[in-house]
Amino acid sequence: MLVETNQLSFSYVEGKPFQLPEVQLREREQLLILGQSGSGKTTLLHIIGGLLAPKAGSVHISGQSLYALKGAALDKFRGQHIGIIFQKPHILAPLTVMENLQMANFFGKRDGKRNETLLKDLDIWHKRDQKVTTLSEGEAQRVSIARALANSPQLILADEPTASLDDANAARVIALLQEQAEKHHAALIVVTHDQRVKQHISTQLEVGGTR
Ligand SMILES: Nc1ncnc2c1ncn2[C@@H]1O[C@H](COP(=O)(O)OP(=O)(O)OP(=O)(O)O)[C@@H](O)[C@H]1O
Repeated sequence: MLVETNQLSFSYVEGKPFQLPEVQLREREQLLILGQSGSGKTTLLHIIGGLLAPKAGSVHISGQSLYALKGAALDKFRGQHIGIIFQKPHILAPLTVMENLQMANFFGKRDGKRNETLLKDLDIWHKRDQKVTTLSEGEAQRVSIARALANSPQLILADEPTASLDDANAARVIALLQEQAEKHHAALIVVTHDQRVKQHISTQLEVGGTR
């Protein structure tokens, strides 16, 4: 099993604790996590991604208990095994497109030999020396995807990747994520409230049980 969670719960300091559903994912599988706004989708994705320690429960990635790792060891594990596409792009504005990928390579201690192919596949190779502030929203999002894939992760996590896109671009971005995951033998988890994504990823999990 690539991802295995067990009895996860979380509480923000001010809020009530909430339980999160079990996630089990094999190598190369794709999973869609659905749920209304505020149901805990981003929280669950951040816990699986090693960014937010749960209050109780565990996450195993390829048999490694994620939160048994601390500090630099957790950062390195995350950098090497997990690629995250955030809801709000976290690309670094003062850097160029290529430098954003090299930064990911640096933190994951990887050589970046895939960077050129990735930028070509995502049709932003010609923008590699431009600062990300000069890019369109769609281009910046493709940089986020390229950066998430730059260290050949086994697991790709995408948070609301289609939220601000029209139908044609939403379909394109989902297809791109699926293609890249398949090409690089990675598993993919997409979190969304966007019903349009349902038709593309057949294995689905509901957070919050409100629907
Ligand atoms: N930093 C925080 N401090 C306090 N409460 C928070 C914080 N972040 C999220 N919450 C609360 O925790 C709950 C789950 O939030 P989360 O962001 O995981 O939901 P979501 O399903 O991803 O929502 P959306 O689709 O709107 O992004 C919500 O009730 C939210 O208000």
